[in-house]
Amino acid sequence: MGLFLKVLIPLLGLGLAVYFYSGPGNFSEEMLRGKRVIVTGASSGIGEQMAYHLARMGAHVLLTARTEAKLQKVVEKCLDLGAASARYVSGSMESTAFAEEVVKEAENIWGGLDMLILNHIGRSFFDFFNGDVDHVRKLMETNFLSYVAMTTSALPMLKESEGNIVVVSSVSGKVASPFVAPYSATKFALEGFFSSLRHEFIIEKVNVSITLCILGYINTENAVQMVSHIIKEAPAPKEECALEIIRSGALRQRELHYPASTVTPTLLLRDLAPEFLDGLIRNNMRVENIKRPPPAQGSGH
Ligand SMILES: NC(=O)C1=CN([C@@H]2O[C@H](COP(=O)(O)OP(=O)(O)OC[C@H]3O[C@@H](n4cnc5c(N)ncnc54)[C@H](OP(=O)(O)O)[C@@H]3O)[C@@H](O)[C@H]2O)C=CC1
Ligand SMILES: CC(C)CCC[C@@H](C)[C@H]1CC[C@H]2[C@@H]3C(=O)C=C4C[C@@H](O)CC[C@]4(C)[C@H]3CC[C@]12C
Repeated sequence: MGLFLKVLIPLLGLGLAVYFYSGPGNFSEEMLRGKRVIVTGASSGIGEQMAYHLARMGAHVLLTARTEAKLQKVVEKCLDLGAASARYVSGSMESTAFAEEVVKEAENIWGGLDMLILNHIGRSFFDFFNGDVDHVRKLMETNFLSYVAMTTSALPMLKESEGNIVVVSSVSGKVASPFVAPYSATKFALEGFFSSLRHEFIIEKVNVSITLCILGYINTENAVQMVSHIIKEAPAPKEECALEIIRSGALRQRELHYPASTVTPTLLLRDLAPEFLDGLIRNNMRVENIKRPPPAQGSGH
């Protein structure tokens, strides 16, 4: 098992990485100059890093998240880095009305849109599922429905510009792991919806690309804080991850696997040897570090 993880998986990954990275045409940062881009979940983590890359490339950025103070700082830094323009709208993606409002704002300020980067996620937990159905519904609204709502509102503008939709998903949207049941469900939903939409775009000759980004463990503050005591694997860097997402969107790739060396082999094993993969996933975790609630006292049963 150890040898498999350390040698075979990276080797297989390397070969497949070459295949997946050689998308149509070459990427140049010039491709983003003057482009009008919405980035959701841009106040921290990967979204914040994407905003900085886009700014450096000379794009117009419209950033969104809930925390206004953080967005203000990110916008300031984007202007320093050379963004063609940088603004924010703050609010919660729990409501599809807010999701639509963000797209309206892009229409008002730019009169069009080139790239829609859907990246935000609502707060969840890394633990046994506790039966909280309302949490699952809320997370579905934040992580999935708002993506659908923004795509729907932005589609007329994206058709006009022959632009890009970039959906940030996860290995957890392709393969299940323990302790992320609600989160995983929202990410699986994204794949179903956006892959169906991609077919329809082809049938109707709509020239808008859809890129699904399948990310492994990334070193954002929130992720590291939540899982570093449980996941044995080292996280990949958020800066490089953010650049790869922008690149894959601009190149109109169908999927991004990042880091490819672990994500691509994981996805291959999913269909070839699912039980073996499940074992590897559980082996990659220090399950004993999940805090179980103490058994209920004096309930009388
Ligand atoms: N980090 C990782 O290991 C992995 C991450 N991913 C994916 O990458 C993407 C980014 O993750 P990461 O950078 O780690 O996440 P972060 O937790 O760092 O950032 C999440 C962003 O979403 C915003 N947000 C949170 N709740 C809401 C809400 N209700 N409405 C609107 N915005 C909200 C946050 O800002 P605010 O709180 O101000 O609203 C923040 O800007 C996600 O789609 C995630 O699923 C995939 C695989 C692994
Ligand atoms: C065999 C391995 C290569 C594959 C297993 C990879 C697993 C363990 C990786 C793949 C995707 C990862 C999660 C993710 O997508 C996003 C988040 C949100 C963040 O706020 C908290 C951390 C969390 C739950 C990550 C936890 C670790 C996950 C499950």
